Amino acid sequence: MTLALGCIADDYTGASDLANSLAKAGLRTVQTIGVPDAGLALPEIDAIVCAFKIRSVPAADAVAAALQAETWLRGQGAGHVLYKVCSTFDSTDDGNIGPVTDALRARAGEPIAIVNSAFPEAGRTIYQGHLFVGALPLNESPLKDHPLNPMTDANLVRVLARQSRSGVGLVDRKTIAAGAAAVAARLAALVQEGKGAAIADTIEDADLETLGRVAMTHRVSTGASGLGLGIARALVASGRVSAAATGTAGLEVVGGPAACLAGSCSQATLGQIAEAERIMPVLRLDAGRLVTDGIAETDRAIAFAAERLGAGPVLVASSGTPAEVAAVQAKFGRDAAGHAIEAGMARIAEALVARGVRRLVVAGGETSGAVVERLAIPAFRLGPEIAPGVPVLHALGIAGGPMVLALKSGNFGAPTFFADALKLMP
Ligand SMILES: Nc1ncnc2c1ncn2[C@@H]1O[C@H](COP(=O)(O)OP(=O)(O)O)[C@@H](O)[C@H]1O
Ligand SMILES: O=C(O)[C@@H](O)C(=O)COP(=O)(O)O
Repeated sequence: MTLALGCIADDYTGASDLANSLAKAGLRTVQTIGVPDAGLALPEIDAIVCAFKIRSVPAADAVAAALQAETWLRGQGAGHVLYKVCSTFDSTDDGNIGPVTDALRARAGEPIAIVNSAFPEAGRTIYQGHLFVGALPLNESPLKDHPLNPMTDANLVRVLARQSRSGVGLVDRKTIAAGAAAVAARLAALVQEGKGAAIADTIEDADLETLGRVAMTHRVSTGASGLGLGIARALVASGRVSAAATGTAGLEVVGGPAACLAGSCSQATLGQIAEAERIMPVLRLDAGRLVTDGIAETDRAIAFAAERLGAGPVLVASSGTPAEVAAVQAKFGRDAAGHAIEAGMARIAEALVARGVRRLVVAGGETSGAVVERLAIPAFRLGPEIAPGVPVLHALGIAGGPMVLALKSGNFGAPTFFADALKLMP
């Protein structure tokens, strides 16, 4: 196997979002959980996305995981390594986008890395270095209330500089509109100024195609699935990947009981849970009790689901409004609350799978990470797209017959997301 592109994703929903964009662009893509065991049989592919749960861990741990993956990906032939971060740049001033980008760039011996989290299809654009979520600057968007990484500054040059050892510059829209040569010249000028990272503006996919062409002349870059799309299109245009390839599988029937779990507290997910209440039984967990008495609260959820699974899908949600999240965090601490709730959701998932669930929808990046780790699924191949950034995933390398999952980024999907997903997971 010789890879055209190796990717390291900082969370699991982000990984499936990127894998979806690469597959749609024609790259035969597999998503693995971490670096796969040597024994895992992989089909002939153009791109691998190694998924990690390193968005909100200490920076040194994120760097170590990313460097281990980089070594493995280069060993598989990857000439370019993309570090996949969130399109809303979820991170804190302690990391991890800056430290990991610095480390990958140093390892690759590159003077500068493009950093671009735009994803126009999902409403994430960047202008003069400022990230917009739809019509709102990042700091006015619902991301200001994220439970783990509240984003309070829309200026990505500033945000990245606070968490990097490298100086950070800007490649503005005018330069990008002037084409790949102009971008390359701007990067060279930034290197002369002592910068090691460049936030790149992006308004539309054409900007990403230009950035993708330039990124391919470097060994490393950092971005969301929009930059992945730009790189994938550049690979196809250059003939390094056959455009005839089809990246995704069609609809496959798995059958059996289906369940949904939501740990995301994003505005989008809260709306999707409310909508799901119209079509399936929904249990709202007591988040505080998940922290203080996790076994009892998760047993309650397991019993609730077990009684109803025979009649149709069910949804179990820990999700709360910003005020509810703030109350739980004030009582137990942000990280302790997050970890305990994630562990509870993972325990519920494990119990439901033991009761025959082979179709599972999970909302929330950290939540999905906890669930997939507990289920010990080593890899996924891509199925149809449910919503921009959210594909159906077919588990690879597990016992017990076929299983499909959807791992939804908190912010993605229409209000009818849970029904939309289950329709494509028959
Ligand atoms: N009611 C709640 N109160 C506090 N934290 C919560 C609650 N429900 C879930 N969480 C935590 O909030 C975090 C949500 O993150 P994540 O799953 O990545 O969602 P998103 O995709 O929206 O970022 C997780 O750590 C989760 O355990
Ligand atoms: O790039 C994105 O927005 C997503 O792929 C992503 O990373 C989402 O993260 P969560 O919202 O934490 O699921």
